[in-house]
Amino acid sequence: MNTPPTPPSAPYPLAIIGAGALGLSFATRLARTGRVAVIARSAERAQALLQGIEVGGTLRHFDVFGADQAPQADWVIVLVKTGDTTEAALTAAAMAPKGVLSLQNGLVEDLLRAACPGLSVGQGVTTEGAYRDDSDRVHPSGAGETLLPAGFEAVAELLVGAGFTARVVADIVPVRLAKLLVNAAINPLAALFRVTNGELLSAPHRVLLDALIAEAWPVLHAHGLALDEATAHARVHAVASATAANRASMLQDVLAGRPTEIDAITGVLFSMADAAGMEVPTHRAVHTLVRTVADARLSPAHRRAGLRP
Ligand SMILES: NC(=O)C1=CN([C@@H]2O[C@H](COP(=O)(O)OP(=O)(O)OC[C@H]3O[C@@H](n4cnc5c(N)ncnc54)[C@H](OP(=O)(O)O)[C@@H]3O)[C@@H](O)[C@H]2O)C=CC1
Ligand SMILES: CC(C)(CO)C(=O)C(=O)O
Repeated sequence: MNTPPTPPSAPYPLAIIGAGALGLSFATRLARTGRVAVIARSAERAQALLQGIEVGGTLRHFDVFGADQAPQADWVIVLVKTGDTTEAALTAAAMAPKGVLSLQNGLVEDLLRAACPGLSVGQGVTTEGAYRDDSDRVHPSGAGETLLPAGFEAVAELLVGAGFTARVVADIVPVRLAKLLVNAAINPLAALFRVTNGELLSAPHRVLLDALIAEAWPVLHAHGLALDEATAHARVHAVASATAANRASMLQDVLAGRPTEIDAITGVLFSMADAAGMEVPTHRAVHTLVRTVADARLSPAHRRAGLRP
């Protein structure tokens, strides 16, 4: 049995909270150029990961810790599913970092801020991809681009040093809203119809895809989305086309009986619509449907944990 790493006296330059698909893909690449701590949900999970886990077809070993034993780190990247954000952010705050960066989907910055008072927090966007299979193997599924908010230049430097395409953008808000639009349009429909992203571009799904984009656009535009309506449609179609063979993450979550990220995506859109005095009835219907479908498939473990889909 491998023994847990002894927390070093000097903080780790970087830690990743979330030993899942994206967290371990990032950690694998980052570990080639520097020390990275990986924080798993529990000591038991950390112990299991110390035996090694296959990432991209190769058995990898990480400096992995349970959340209760998390070491100090200069910078922390949060890569848990959105329903676990607050717990992960509390762990991050205890690591005494210079800053906490989320690269999750949905909008979670308010949750991070609430859990990390006085710390520099921010949410960026990544189009890196990865998935976990039924045997707990991680498959990186395509390199993308990672955009970070101002204040996280040091993290961008570490990412670039490890071979990522990454940069800080002056205004991250429109970038996050464009990603939210994509996820609010594609993910719930893929989960409901159980189709690949590409299939959403054809009948009978296309009409609903376009209805979700048309409803979300004025809300997101009122909050700072920089795309005009035609470009917003084109953006979502382009992502569906570029990821045509993919099963969207919400579909994967439903099929695996895991909680979905519907509240951090469509649920956040509701708050934004309310604030702007706008209606999003199709999104409300889709939200109810995803909740119902996901609830019915929730695994016993997640049901016991009291997590909501
Ligand atoms: N995968 C992808 O291609 C992309 C994912 N994203 C976003 O990145 C985020 C992570 O996604 P992904 O990696 O796919 O998700 P996964 O479900 O594969 O991984 C999340 C990991 O976080 C762990 N976790 C949960 N709570 C905690 C906690 N409190 N402390 C430490 N670890 C915890 C989970 O543990 P356990 O297994 O025990 O639940 C799991 O291993 C999501 O918001 C997703 O939308 C964004 C772009 C692309
Ligand atoms: C871009 C897209 C839709 C790719 O599948 C995604 O972000 C997801 O599945 O969560």
